[in-house]
Amino acid sequence: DLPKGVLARLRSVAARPDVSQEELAQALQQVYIDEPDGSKTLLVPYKGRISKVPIKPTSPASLAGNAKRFPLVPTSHKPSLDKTFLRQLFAIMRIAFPSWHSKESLILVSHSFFLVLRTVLSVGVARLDGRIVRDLVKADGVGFLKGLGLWFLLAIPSTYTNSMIRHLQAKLSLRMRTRLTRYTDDLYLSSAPDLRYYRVAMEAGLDDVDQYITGDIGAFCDALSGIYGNVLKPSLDLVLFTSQLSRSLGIRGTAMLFLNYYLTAKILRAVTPAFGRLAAVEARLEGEYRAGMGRVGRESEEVAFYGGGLQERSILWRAYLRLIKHVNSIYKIRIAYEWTEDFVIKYLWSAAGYCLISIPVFFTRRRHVGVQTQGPKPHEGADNEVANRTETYISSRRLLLSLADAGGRLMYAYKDLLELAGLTTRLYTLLSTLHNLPPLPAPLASSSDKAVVALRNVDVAIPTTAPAFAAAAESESGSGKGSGTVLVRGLSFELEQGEHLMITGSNGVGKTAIARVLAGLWAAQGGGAVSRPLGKSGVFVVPQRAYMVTGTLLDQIIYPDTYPQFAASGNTHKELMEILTAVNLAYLPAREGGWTTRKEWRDVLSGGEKQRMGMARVFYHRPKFAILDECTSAVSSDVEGRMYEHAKSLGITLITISLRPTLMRYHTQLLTIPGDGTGRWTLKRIGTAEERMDLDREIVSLEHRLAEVAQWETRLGELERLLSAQEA
Ligand SMILES: Nc1ncnc2c1ncn2[C@@H]1O[C@H](COP(=O)(O)OP(=O)(O)OP(=O)(O)O)[C@@H](O)[C@H]1O
Repeated sequence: DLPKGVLARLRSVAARPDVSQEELAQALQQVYIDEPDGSKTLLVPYKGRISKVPIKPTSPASLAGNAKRFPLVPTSHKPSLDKTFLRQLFAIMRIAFPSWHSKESLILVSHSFFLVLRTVLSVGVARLDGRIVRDLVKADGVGFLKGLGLWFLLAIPSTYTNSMIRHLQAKLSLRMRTRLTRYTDDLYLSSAPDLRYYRVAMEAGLDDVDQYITGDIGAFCDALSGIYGNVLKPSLDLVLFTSQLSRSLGIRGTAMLFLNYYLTAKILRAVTPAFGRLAAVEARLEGEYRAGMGRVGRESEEVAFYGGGLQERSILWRAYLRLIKHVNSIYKIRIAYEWTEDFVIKYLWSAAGYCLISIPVFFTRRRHVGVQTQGPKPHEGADNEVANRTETYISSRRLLLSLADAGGRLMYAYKDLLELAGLTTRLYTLLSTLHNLPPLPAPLASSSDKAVVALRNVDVAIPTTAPAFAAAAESESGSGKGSGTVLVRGLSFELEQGEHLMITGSNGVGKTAIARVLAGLWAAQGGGAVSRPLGKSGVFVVPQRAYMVTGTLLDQIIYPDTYPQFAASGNTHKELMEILTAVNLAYLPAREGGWTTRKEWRDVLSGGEKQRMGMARVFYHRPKFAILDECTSAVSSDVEGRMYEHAKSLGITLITISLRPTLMRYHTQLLTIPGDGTGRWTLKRIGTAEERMDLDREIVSLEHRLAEVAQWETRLGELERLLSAQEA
C-alpha cells in the first residue's frame, strides 16, 4: 500500500545491482512523499506496517504574522500574575491552539465536559450519601438497599470520568508540546538569512536553548493542561456546592460562607511566595547543569587526555549544588506556606463548616418543637425528624468537605498558576528572542553567466548584540566580549571562477571571520556589500572543526543532503566510491560494514579522516566556489596536494584559509592579514605557474634545511664537548 512516488523511488534504489535487503529497509526508512502543498509525509516502518507522519513546516508568512505578538520584554521583568503574563500566555496559546476546529480544541472540549460531569456526579454522590445514612437511621431496609444499588451505579460513570480526565489532560499536554516544539524548531532551525540557531547566543545573548526546547516546553504544557483542570474543576465545584449548600444554609449561612472565602484568600495571598520567579530560576539552573553534563559527554576524549575528570566533576558539582540549593530554598519557603494553607483549609474551613451546618440543625429544631407535641405519633415524628436532620447533616457535611477540597485545590492552583507564570516567561523569552532577531542582510547574487565572489569595501567585524536586545537587557550594547571590534577594514576583492585565493595571516587575525562574512553568517559591516553565487552549489564551506552528522556512512558524504535527495540526484554508490578514493578513504565502507552502517562517526573516525570526509563533501556537491578553512591541517601533505589538484580538476574555485605556505602553489592570489590591530590587508597575485613552482621549490628546500637545524645543533654540542674534553 505504498504511494506510487515512493515506490518509484524505492525502485530507483533497488534497480542498482548491488542493493541489499538492509539497504532497501534503510531507503524505506528515509523516504518521504512531497505533498502538493509543500509539506512532507514521512513513512516510518512501524510494527510491520508503514505509519505516515505528516510534517507541515510553519510557513514564513505565519511566522512573520506571529512576530508582532512577541514584542521583547525587558529582562528585568519578574513573572507574576499580571497583564503581561496574560498577554504572553495568549500569544503562546495562539500557537498551541491554532484554530477552534483543531484537534486540540476538541480534546479541550471533551476534557471540559468530563470536568463538569465529575462535579455534577459529586453532587449526586453527596445527596445519595445523605439518603443512605437517612435510611440507615430510619432502619428502612428497602430504601437502604436501593440507595446502595444506586451508589454502585453512580460509581461506574464517576470512576470512568476520573480516568478520562487524567487521560485527556495528558493527551492535551502532549499535543500542545508537539505543536509548540515544531513551531519552535521551525523558528530556531531557520535557514539563511535568519540562521537563528547560529546567532541567538551571540547576537541576542540567549544561552542553553536546548533546555528551553527540550525541558521548558514540556513543563509548560504539563503545567498549562494541569492548571485548566485544577482551576476549572474547583471553581465549578465552588459555585455548584455553594449554591447547593445555600439552599440548606439560608442567607445568613451563605454570607458567612463568602466571608470565609474572602478571609482565606486574604491570608493565603499574604503568605504566598513568588513561585513564578522561583520556577523560572529553577529552569535556568537546570539548563546550566544540563549544558555542563552535555559538554563533558561531547568533549570526553579531550577531557580524558588532559585527565580533567576531577576538574570537570567540581564544575558540574558546583552547578548541581547551585540547583539543589535553590530547590531546597523553595522547599523551605513552601513549609511556611503549606503550613498556613493546611491550617486554613483543613481547620479553619472545617470549623466554619461545623458552625454553618449547625445553623439549619438548630433552626429546624426550634421550628419543629410545636409539630412534635401536636403530631399523632410523637415517636415516629421524632424519628423522621432525626433521620431528616441526619440526611441534611451528612449531605451538607459531604458538600462542605468537597468544598474544602475544592478550596484547597484552588489554593494549590494559585501556586501552580504562579509557577505557570514562571514557565510562560521562559517560553515567551525564547519565542520573542527568536522572533526579534533581525534577518541578516542577504548577499547579492552574482549573475549566473559570470559567477564571482566579491567583497566591496567591507568591514569584517565581530557581531554586536542587536540593539533591541541591548535595550531589553537595559545595558550598553555589546555584552559579548570584544564584540563590534573591526578585524579587517575596507576589504575589497573580486574572484572569478578559475582564480584561486589563499587567505593567510597569524592566529586570531580574522581569517575565519572573512569566511563567515562570505558565507553570510556575519553581516558585512561598514556599508560594504558581498556578492556571490547563492546556495550550496554556489559557495560551499568546509569549516575548521570537522562535523559529523548523526546517520549512516553515506549520510556523512552527502551532508547536508538527505538520502531521498541522494536517490533523486541519480548519484550511485560507484560515484561515492570514486569520491572516497579521491580523498584516500576508499577503505571505509569495507572497514565499517557498508554504506548504511550507523555509528558515532565523531568518535569512530580519526582527526585526519574527518577532515578528508569534509573534502569528500566538496567533491560530492561540486560547488562553483569552495571555502576551505584550514580543513586539511591534519591531512598529510601528499594527500592534501592530491585533493587540491582533484578539486581544481572538477572546476571548483578554491578560497583557502591556511598557514601552510606549501598550499600557495594551488592559488593565484594571496590575501594577507598582518593583524597589527589596524585592520590592514594586502592582496597580491602569486604569479605564473612557473614562478609559483619556483617559489614552491624554494619553500620546500628551506623547509628541509630548517628541519635539519636541530641535528646540526646537536652535532655542534657534541663537537664542543669533545673539544673541551681534549683540552682538559
Ligand atoms: N563569537 C565571537 N565573540 C567574540 N569574539 C570572537 C567571536 N568569534 C571570533 N571572535 C574573535 O575574532 C578574532 C578572529 O577570529 P577568527 O576565528 O577569524 O580567527 P582566525 O584568523 O581564523 O584564527 P585561526 O588562525 O586561529 O583560526 C579572534 O580574536 C576571536 O577571538
